[in-house]
Amino acid sequence: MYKISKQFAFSAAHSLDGLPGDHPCTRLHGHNYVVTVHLRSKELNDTGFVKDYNELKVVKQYIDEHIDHRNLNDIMYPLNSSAENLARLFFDIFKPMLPELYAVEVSETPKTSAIYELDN
Ligand SMILES: Nc1nc2c(c(=O)[nH]1)N=C([C@H](O)[C@H](O)COP(=O)(O)OP(=O)(O)OP(=O)(O)O)CN2
Ligand SMILES: [Zn+2]
Repeated sequence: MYKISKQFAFSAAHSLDGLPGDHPCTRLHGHNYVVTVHLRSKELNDTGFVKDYNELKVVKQYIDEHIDHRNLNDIMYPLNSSAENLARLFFDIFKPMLPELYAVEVSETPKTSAIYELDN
């Protein structure tokens, strides 16, 4: 199996529901998010690629148009704007455009990340 990945960055605001009232993440705050899309294929194309990184610009276009510099709570309601839910949301959005997609990772900070990936 061959695997590739590419990272995309955006900035957004959010607050989290369902946490204790004194939890800092209940307050509106922002992150410089990094999204990593992971693709795989058993075979390479004639160029020796799983997929041309350039073709992943659909991810950048979507993020720039719909996600960057927005409040994620507005976009994700009624889901909580956790990194886990965001990774699943991105997976469901990008999978039809990128059939080789098998995982999406979302980092809110350099120290944290959440991954949604296929079972197999
Ligand atoms: N499993 C999850 N836990 C948390 C999420 C999440 O999406 N999934 N999100 C948050 C907050 O949005 C935010 O990311 C705060 O994270 P945390 O690492 O606790 O914040 P700090 O950078 O302030 O932590 P340091 O310990 O100072 O590094 C919370 N949890
Ligand atoms: Zn946060």
